[in-house]
Amino acid sequence: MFVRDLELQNYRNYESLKIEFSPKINVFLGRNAQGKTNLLEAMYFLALTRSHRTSNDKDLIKWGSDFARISGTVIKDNSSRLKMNLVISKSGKKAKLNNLEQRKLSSYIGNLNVVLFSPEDLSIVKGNPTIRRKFVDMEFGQISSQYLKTVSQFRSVLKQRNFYLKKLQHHETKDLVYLDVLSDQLAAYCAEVTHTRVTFLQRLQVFIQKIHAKITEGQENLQLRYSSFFEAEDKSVEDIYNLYKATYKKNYRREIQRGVTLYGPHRDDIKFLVNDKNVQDFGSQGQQRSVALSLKLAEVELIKEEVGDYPILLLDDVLSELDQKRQTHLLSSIGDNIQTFITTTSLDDVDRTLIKDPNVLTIIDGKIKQEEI
Ligand SMILES: Nc1ncnc2c1ncn2[C@@H]1O[C@H](COP(=O)(O)OP(=O)(O)OP(=O)(O)O)[C@@H](O)[C@H]1O
Repeated sequence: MFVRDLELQNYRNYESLKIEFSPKINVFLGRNAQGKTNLLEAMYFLALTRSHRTSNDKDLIKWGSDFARISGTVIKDNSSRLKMNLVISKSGKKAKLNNLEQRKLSSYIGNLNVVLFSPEDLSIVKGNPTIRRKFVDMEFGQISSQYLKTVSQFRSVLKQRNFYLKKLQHHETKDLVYLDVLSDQLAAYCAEVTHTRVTFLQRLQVFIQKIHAKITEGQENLQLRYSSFFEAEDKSVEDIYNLYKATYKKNYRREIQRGVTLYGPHRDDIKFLVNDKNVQDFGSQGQQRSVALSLKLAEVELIKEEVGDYPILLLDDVLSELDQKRQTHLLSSIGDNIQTFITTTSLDDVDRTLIKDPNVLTIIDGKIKQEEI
């Protein structure tokens, strides 16, 4: 798949923009703070209805404007054409596919698949578990709308249960039967979410192991592990459901005392083991960087396997961050059939032998100039 064109209105520092892209490599070149990342962010947002930089959609609206609009044409299987359109306003966001409004974002997300590489990727490996859970939900969500729906239902029941636990904690109610109802519902969603995460991780594992061995020239064996308060990896949905039901039953007093749900996928984590050691605790910065790179490259392959087409790649300022070996690995992994967008302040950062015939767009203060180079 590739994005043929993009149109922006009042998006960040772009008042009005219409641009066509190459189905291969596109480079956004420009000095700092000109709007290169804003353009990548717009494509990320067009695909996933959220930004990789802010959780506040209103930040994306050009200062002084009431709304922002992003639209783009996505070409799939080299012929079918899909118009994607998003409007962000102070009251929320509206998504359209071929001019048809989508009531649920879960029916919109997944039509354009993206994988973003950015210097912040390291935090997926190094940072706290919330970042890893977010990563997993986002990435698995873009290849399974069912998973996206389940996660959203899970969050809604979790919120209700936490609210009710607080009421019990503050003696505003004594009704434990309703807590049972909520616990049962939550256990069902916990089981679905956990089982899907484990299944996708196992599929990701097949790719990541090979990619990581290649990046590290056979020196490192990388394993992904789903980490929960129980061993989830070989359990069925039903097993997990029963386990959660029993756990909620056993621990309800403690949960009331704390006023919060203490067990569930919202507390789980993913571990990256390099040669059997957790890279978060024992890995060098270089090893952690390689794991982050392997993870992203594995994600590209998982999307290809699941949806039958490569996602588009967004490389935000990463080439200057990667050493020569990792840069070479990344760029040589980009085949001719993967549309790629690269932001950079200088083409000197980029190994030109690995980038064939790039479409270079110079960005100056929210405006674009196409260059012949
Ligand atoms: N809501 C907004 N309205 C108008 N301008 C905005 C808004 N949000 C950000 N900007 C402007 O966008 C510019 C930053 O753009 P961007 O982050 O894309 O820079 P960049 O070209 O990627 O730079 P760098 O190379 O430093 O990463 C800044 O000038 C900032 O003031």
